[in-house]
Amino acid sequence: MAEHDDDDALRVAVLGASGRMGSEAVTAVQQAAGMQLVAAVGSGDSLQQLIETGATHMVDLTVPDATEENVRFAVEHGIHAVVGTTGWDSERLTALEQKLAAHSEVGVLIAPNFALGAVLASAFAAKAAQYFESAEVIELHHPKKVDAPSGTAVRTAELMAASRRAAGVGPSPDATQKQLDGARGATVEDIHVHSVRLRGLVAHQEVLLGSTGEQLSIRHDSFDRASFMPGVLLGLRTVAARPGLTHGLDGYLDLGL
Ligand SMILES: NC(=O)C1=CN([C@@H]2O[C@H](COP(=O)(O)OP(=O)(O)OC[C@H]3O[C@@H](n4cnc5c(N)ncnc54)[C@H](O)[C@@H]3O)[C@@H](O)[C@H]2O)C=CC1
Ligand SMILES: O=C(O)C1=N[C@H](C(=O)O)C[C@H](O)C1
Repeated sequence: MAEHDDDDALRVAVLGASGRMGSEAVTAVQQAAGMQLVAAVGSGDSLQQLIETGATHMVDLTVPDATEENVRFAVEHGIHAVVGTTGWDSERLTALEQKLAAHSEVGVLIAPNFALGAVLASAFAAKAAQYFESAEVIELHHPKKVDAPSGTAVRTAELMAASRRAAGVGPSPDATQKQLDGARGATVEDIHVHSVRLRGLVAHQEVLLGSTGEQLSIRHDSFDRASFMPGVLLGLRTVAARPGLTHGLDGYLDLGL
């Protein structure tokens, strides 16, 4: 699997290696300086491969049903984990933190989005949300996506809600009394989140903020999965130096917001 041996290189296993993101990550790791791809793990493959190949790091780009078990395995075997898979709700995050407490040398990054622009857009939206009466999120993705809303939209809405709560801002005004089920989208802590699935799209999000007489839109577009790879590599290069759980790639960036 490894094209060359380098004693100091990170030994990386990619889980979900045949998927849309996993296959990009395989190539990115193979081309990255200071990294060796030691395992490309697909559905049905044994996680023992990680042990047998001496993986020091893993990237999880699988499915929400598999990711928790994959990360638990990594942590128990001292393997640092960079996780892009969705489905990490607060219950799963709490259980992971408890698991990590017994493996204090291991780092795990749960990153709802690896694209720098998306991370910035979420941070800007969180900052801005406290200054507007109304706040809603629209996420737009390719039609093969299995979860809705996107992990990024959930995280963005959570950050916006926290910022509004801290500033004492109430729920967005809304006089709706009668609606078709779903017409106002899902709600994440009082923030309405709308999901579009459209052939031709990759991953897009628009945060709408409104007050009387004005609107601020904060939009990010990933037109290609290549946009996620610098974040995956940054995660791999940083995770061992950040033991414990980091939620969001912004935890590895100095955004100063
Ligand atoms: N954090 C980020 O920046 C991004 C995250 N994602 C998320 O990454 C995940 C994967 O997305 P895609 O690549 O589009 O999906 P995909 O469906 O193309 O790929 C998932 C792959 O995982 C495999 N798989 C399922 N269970 C497995 C297991 N137990 N072990 C190993 N492989 C397993 C599947 O066979 C499939 O090949 C999704 O949760 C998606 O939301 C996607 C894009 C960016
Ligand atoms: O499934 C995808 O494609 C994506 N998933 C992540 C999410 O749910 O937020 C990240 C990005 O939006 C692409």
